[in-house]
Amino acid sequence: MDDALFPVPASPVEVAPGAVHVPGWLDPDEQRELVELCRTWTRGPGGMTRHRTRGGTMSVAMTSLGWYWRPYRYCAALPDGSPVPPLPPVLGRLALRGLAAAYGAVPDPAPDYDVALVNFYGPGATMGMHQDRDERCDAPVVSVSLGDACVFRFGNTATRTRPYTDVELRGGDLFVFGGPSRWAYHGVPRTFPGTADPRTGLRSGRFNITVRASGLRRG
Ligand SMILES: O=C(O)CCC(=O)C(=O)O
Ligand SMILES: [Fe+2]
Repeated sequence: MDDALFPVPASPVEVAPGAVHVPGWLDPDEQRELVELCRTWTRGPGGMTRHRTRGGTMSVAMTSLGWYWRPYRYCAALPDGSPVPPLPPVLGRLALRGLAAAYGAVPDPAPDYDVALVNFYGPGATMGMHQDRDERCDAPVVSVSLGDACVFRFGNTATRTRPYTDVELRGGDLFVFGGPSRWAYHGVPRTFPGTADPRTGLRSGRFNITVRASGLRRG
């Protein structure tokens, strides 16, 4: 069935306690706007970097917003020494909307989302199992996917191996992990090149935006 003619309302699926997948969260227009913003951000002062980590050079190219992430900490300055501009407000709003969609409500007080990592996956790019643990705050991580579909592997807080659940994330999907799942291992073992919806302006590749609360204070 053509889902452009019969839009399926997004309904949340709990993958693990506190980890919620909302398929089809953003419509193609919103996805296109975010794709354009991602392109602008990746051309910005922080650029796009394939960081060198303990596991080798990442196949994913990354831009950070709000704080500059490099393995394994957040920095208030870019590599050239200039201060990192604050998180674009559109991403703070997106994150709170994501919490409402995933959990049915925004906690009070709302988390102070101040950092986002924008990842680009070209053909063959993957991300190994890891925890998002450079934050000093247990606010949920809000993840939005654009472009090609992928396998998102969502595991447990104790090991980078089983038990885990493989979820297919497509462009426009939301995934939020907080509460008991906030420190769970997760990764992207593969993407499906050529599956992006051309209406979103991304013909190949996958962007993923994760919005986080660093729990850090600026200078
Ligand atoms: O690309 C994804 O869906 C996950 C990205 C991720 O885990 C991260 O940026 O820490
Ligand atoms: Fe992560």
